[in-house]
Amino acid sequence: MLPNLFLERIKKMLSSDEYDKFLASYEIERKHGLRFNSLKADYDNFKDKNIDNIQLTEVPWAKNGYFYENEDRPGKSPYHEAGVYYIQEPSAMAPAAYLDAKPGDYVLDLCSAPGGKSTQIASTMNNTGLLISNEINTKRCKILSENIERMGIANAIVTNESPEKLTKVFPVFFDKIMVDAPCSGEGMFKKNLNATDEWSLENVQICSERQDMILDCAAQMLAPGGRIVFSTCTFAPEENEGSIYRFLKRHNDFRIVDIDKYNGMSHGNLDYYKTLITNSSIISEDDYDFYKTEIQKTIRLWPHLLKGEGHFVAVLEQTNEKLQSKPNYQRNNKNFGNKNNNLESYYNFFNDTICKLPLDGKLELFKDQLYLVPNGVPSLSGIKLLRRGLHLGTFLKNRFEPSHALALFLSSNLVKNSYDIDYDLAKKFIAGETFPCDLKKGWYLITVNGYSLGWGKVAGKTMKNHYPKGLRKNI
Ligand SMILES: C[S@@+](CC[C@H](N)C(=O)[O-])C[C@H]1O[C@@H](n2cnc3c(N)ncnc32)[C@H](O)[C@@H]1O
Repeated sequence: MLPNLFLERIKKMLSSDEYDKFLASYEIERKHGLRFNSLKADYDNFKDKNIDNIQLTEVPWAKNGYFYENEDRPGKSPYHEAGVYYIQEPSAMAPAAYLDAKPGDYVLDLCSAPGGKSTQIASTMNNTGLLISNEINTKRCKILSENIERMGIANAIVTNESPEKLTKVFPVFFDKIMVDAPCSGEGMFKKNLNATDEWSLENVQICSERQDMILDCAAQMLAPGGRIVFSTCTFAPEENEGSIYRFLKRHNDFRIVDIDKYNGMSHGNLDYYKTLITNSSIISEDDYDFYKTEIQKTIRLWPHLLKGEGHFVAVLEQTNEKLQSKPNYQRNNKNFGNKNNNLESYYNFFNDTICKLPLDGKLELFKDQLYLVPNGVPSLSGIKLLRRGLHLGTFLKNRFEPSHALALFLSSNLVKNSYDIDYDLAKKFIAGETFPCDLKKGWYLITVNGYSLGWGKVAGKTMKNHYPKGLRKNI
């Protein structure tokens, strides 16, 4: 049951005809989507390997985004475990598309678990530049880190911090910042009816205040001329047009970018906020006149107007020219972590197994774990880190054990030995099975129809399974 107060508020925002269509959208099955991970695959490359015959149609607003049908189960496929695609609600694909991250950019995803936006951002950076994917909630941060690994992302550092703490480390630093803010989640009601139990007007208010704080932190970390994309999956104007209105009032060195809208998208509306805020004095007539047209540059994705569950997106651009000439503005190239020590067993593994690693970065050892850390990272001492770039592997007693993350980053053209298995054998591999094979001993990159899936090691006449025990499952 949708909360009455929620429905009353929507009624005040929409015409009666639109309100009826909005209500009717709850009677229709929710829309499902997946996004190909362009670090590994795209539709053209996938279509001949579509063993489960998933029905795919393009999502207009997101490159590599596709709708799939309700009866399809792309999450239960070896391709999912190989990071060929990420399952993502279609309207949630819009914000990162508008962030428009480019190779070489420095990007922060401030509220990033479970990783839909981060993995989308990374896919356009081509493993160059730097992506900091941050999540405040430790449990969710672990899921984020696993998704970064699954998608074969090498240029991401995963942090588990509050936005305030990050501002101390990254002042005036990022070209682009994604703020996919914690919100009252009204767009999730269809997916998860329990979310309606947590909904209240007080929570809308709490979320909007938290968004003010998070946006202020983002502003402090943005480099001159940089871009912030703010998004929510709620309809509450206090958390959408309201958050942007209040932000612009506090930061007159920002403007809203007038972005192209796709068919079915509508513009944000300051009237929604003006109508629903309890204290009408919050917006003066002068402010209303000034900001009304500006706020129309934001975007609303309504579930009754397009194939998606609902989102809000605003693209903000920093316009402070004085900041541009700030003399001490720089990105520090200093290393963090311990100095490298004996890497011999890593180099032995590398020479035996890998042809090339087409990545920039520095080898850094943290206890017995070896990472390739992207360049340009300032000192991160005191910051909680779950992933420090590409995890290469672990030093054991007399040998180096390559990581699952390295396997998922690599492809068969980058390694000396790979072993391609079919879809059914891949399911068994993911469940932890070994299989017979008559090959020379050593590490093999296991691929499923060409997509890297994990490590196998030949010993005797068996391909030993090095798929991580914690990820093994029956699919
Ligand atoms: C909408 S979700 C992010 C979804 C994610 N961007 C994606 O695409 O998969 C918002 C996230 O913000 C986190 N969060 C909650 N409170 C926060 C705070 N005070 N500062 C930053 N993030 C917070 C939540 O734990 C949640 O994971």
